[in-house]
Amino acid sequence: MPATPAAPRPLRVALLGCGVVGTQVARLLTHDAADLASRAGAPLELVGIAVRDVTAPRDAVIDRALLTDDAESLVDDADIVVEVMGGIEPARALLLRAIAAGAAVVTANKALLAEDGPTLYRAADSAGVDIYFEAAVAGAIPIVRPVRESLAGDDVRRVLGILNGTTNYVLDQMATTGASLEDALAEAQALGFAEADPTADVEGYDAAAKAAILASLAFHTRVSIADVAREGIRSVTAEDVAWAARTGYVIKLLAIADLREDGPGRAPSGVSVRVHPALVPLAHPLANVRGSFNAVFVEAAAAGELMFYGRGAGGAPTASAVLGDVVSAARHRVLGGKGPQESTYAALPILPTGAAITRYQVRVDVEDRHGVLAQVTQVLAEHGVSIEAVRQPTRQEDEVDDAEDGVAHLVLTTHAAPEASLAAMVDAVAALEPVRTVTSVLRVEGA
Ligand SMILES: NC(=O)c1ccc[n+]([C@@H]2O[C@H](COP(=O)([O-])OP(=O)(O)OC[C@H]3O[C@@H](n4cnc5c(N)ncnc54)[C@H](O)[C@@H]3O)[C@@H](O)[C@H]2O)c1
Ligand SMILES: N[C@@H](CCO)C(=O)O
Ligand code: NA
Repeated sequence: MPATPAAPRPLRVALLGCGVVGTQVARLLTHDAADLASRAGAPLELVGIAVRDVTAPRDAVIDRALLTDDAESLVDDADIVVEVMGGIEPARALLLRAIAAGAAVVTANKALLAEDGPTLYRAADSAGVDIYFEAAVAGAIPIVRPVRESLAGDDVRRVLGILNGTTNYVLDQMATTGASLEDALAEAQALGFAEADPTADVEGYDAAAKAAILASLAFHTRVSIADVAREGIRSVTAEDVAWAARTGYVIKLLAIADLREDGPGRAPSGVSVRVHPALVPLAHPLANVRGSFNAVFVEAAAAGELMFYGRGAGGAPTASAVLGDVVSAARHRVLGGKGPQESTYAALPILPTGAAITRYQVRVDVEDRHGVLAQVTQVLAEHGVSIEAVRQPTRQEDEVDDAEDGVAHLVLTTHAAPEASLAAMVDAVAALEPVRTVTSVLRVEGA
């Protein structure tokens, strides 16, 4: 009779951090233990949870006997280390320590990866262990794995996404309920979407970190957060939101990463990566991404357009992505094999902000007299910018906007041009004698 194979030894999982995400990771690891063991090929045993304060109140799902404030000892004796503490240090030092000790690591920490991912990738490579980070970009949405693995045989040309749940929630609330930015942000914080310091969300740092990670994977080029041109949503006003709706758009904080291709059949000359508020046409699928949801559009040479949609923030959705990575790393421990390594062979230059191709919608207050529009359009022509539409508000819209007598509003929407030409054009329009104020400049994307 053949011998019964020995039961695989349990894999020791250490959890670093027990906040919004960590609590849900602990819950899923323990709640679904039998199913996870079958999928991973070995039981996954949560052996400890590193926290700052072991006496602090915790959700009832947390087994307090697992809490420790000695993260280093925990890391030294684990097969898989899950980092959901956030921040640069001590997260980086603990992950490097785990890797050096031979553990596979799973992290949701986009800020760390976008600042210093290559240090971790190199360390994992030399130690021959897995580093996984699906939760770091767009929470529950599988996007890291599809870009890194499913599209490894294709050429990604462009990634366009809503990558921050907090700002999408805030902009959606401003557009649909008329809430102020501050009130909507407080709600997003209460719902667990926001970063520990919500400035990272509002000022676009969080989306920029995710954009850097995605661009690195998509274009086989190292892109760090410092390479990303970034603007947050702080300057978006209720009037901008209202005008977007009147002109057939909705304002979204977009992350855009694309290749500059200087002609058919020519090698790409660089990569442009940026995060900023943008007007998205109401008919575009990204316009319908509501609340804290995220979505990522990917354009690839052979695949064409792909869209990924789901919950980009929140404890349980993010924990789902973490658990998927834990199971992948566990399978490698049981069966052998290793996850993908960093791929940077293309090493494309990062293009300056001014080289990005975009469109502008500009709102200007001008003297209400004959010939002003001709002067404005002349300036656009001088900067090589062509106009797609000029709109002058109706009397009713002017009343809503409380227009002064003798002042006319103009809303100019341009065709695509390099950012540098568009910015120079706006400065020249602002300098015209009959122009009182440039009230708003927003980029138009996805049209
Ligand atoms: N909340 C989300 O929706 C979400 C989604 C995707 C990724 N993330 C990322 O996941 C990570 C965790 O996010 P979160 O929302 O759970 O944050 P959180 O602030 O709720 O939790 C982090 C926890 O780690 C603990 N911690 C911090 N430093 C520590 C240390 N030195 N030792 C022990 N514990 C420490 C904190 O006390 C806190 O309880 C971050 O990197 C974040 O960017 C969060
Ligand atoms: N603060 C982030 C969490 C998910 O990474 C967001 O709002 O999208
Ligand atoms: Na993800």
